[in-house]
Amino acid sequence: MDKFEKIDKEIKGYTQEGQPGRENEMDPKPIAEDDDYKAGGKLEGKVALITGGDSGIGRAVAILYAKEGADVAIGYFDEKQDAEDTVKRLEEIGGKAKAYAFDLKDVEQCKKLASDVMSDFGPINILVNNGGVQHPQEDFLDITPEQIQETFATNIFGMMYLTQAVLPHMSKGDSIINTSSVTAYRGSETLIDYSATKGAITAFTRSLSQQLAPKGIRVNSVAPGPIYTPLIPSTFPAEKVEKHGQETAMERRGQPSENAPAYVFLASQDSTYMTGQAIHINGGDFITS
Ligand SMILES: NC(=O)C1=CN([C@@H]2O[C@H](COP(=O)(O)OP(=O)(O)OC[C@H]3O[C@@H](n4cnc5c(N)ncnc54)[C@H](O)[C@@H]3O)[C@@H](O)[C@H]2O)C=CC1
Ligand SMILES: CC(=O)C(C)=O
Repeated sequence: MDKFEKIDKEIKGYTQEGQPGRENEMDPKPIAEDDDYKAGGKLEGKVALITGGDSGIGRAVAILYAKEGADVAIGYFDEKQDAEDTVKRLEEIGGKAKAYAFDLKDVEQCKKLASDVMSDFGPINILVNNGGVQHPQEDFLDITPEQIQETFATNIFGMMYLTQAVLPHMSKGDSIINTSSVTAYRGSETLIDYSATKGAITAFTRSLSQQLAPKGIRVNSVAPGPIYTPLIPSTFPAEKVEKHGQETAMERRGQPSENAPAYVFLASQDSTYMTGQAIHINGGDFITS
């Protein structure tokens, strides 16, 4: 049994109150870092901004970016302990790191995040739009207008606000990476508004990539399947947390560390002929579009 199969069996049903969830309160903790990964200086001299970088997938990406030589700024909502833990780990790895609390729903806060990061770090070379929320509902008719507003404002409006603030300072060779979801491609009967935002992210990625290709700025996405992060116990009931990912071909959930190398690939010189695309990390779901 490998480490990913082992932790999958160890995770029992539990929940956390309130969203965003807290990684420091998860038991067991997700695998944010894979000691078997061999870094190769792929992001030396780059500055990265990662939203939702305090925990889950974003934290794993931040750690791998630091290992590949980047200076890393993380944006987060209000999970101070997770943000501090992540910055501490990034500083141990080396390079510059700082965390910024902000609200993706607020255009002025997105602009301020971009300008604060640029004054602390210089121009941003890699923007990872990863922060997001989900509010499962069994019945579509129970989704309130307030929920629809919140899910869209956080997951896609904020992504567009922040990209508008960062883009004017980006140059040829820079990269934007958006976190989508398998739910954009196969739907989700209990995450209808969320899946719609993820579909919007896919269309946003494709469309912006076309506009920016002549400038040499690439825009791609990663579409994870079921991954063990604070989002899961903070939004799903305990029995769903326990069984998360069992329906995949691999019959297990994924770990954040299994997503992060794709974000390195999309940010680095290894993917110079790729733009407007999605990388699917979902344990074997067959995605056709
Ligand atoms: N965990 C999973 O199974 C999957 C997750 N995803 C996506 O991955 C991305 C990262 O989520 P996870 O790592 O799973 O969970 P997470 O809970 O670790 O990350 C969510 C992040 O979003 C940030 N955030 C939430 N609301 C915000 C707001 N109003 N302003 C600023 N930041 C805000 C939080 O600070 C948090 O760091 C999300 O976009 C999620 O939709 C996609 C597919 C599957
Ligand atoms: C949260 C999410 O996108 C899944 C696949 O669970």
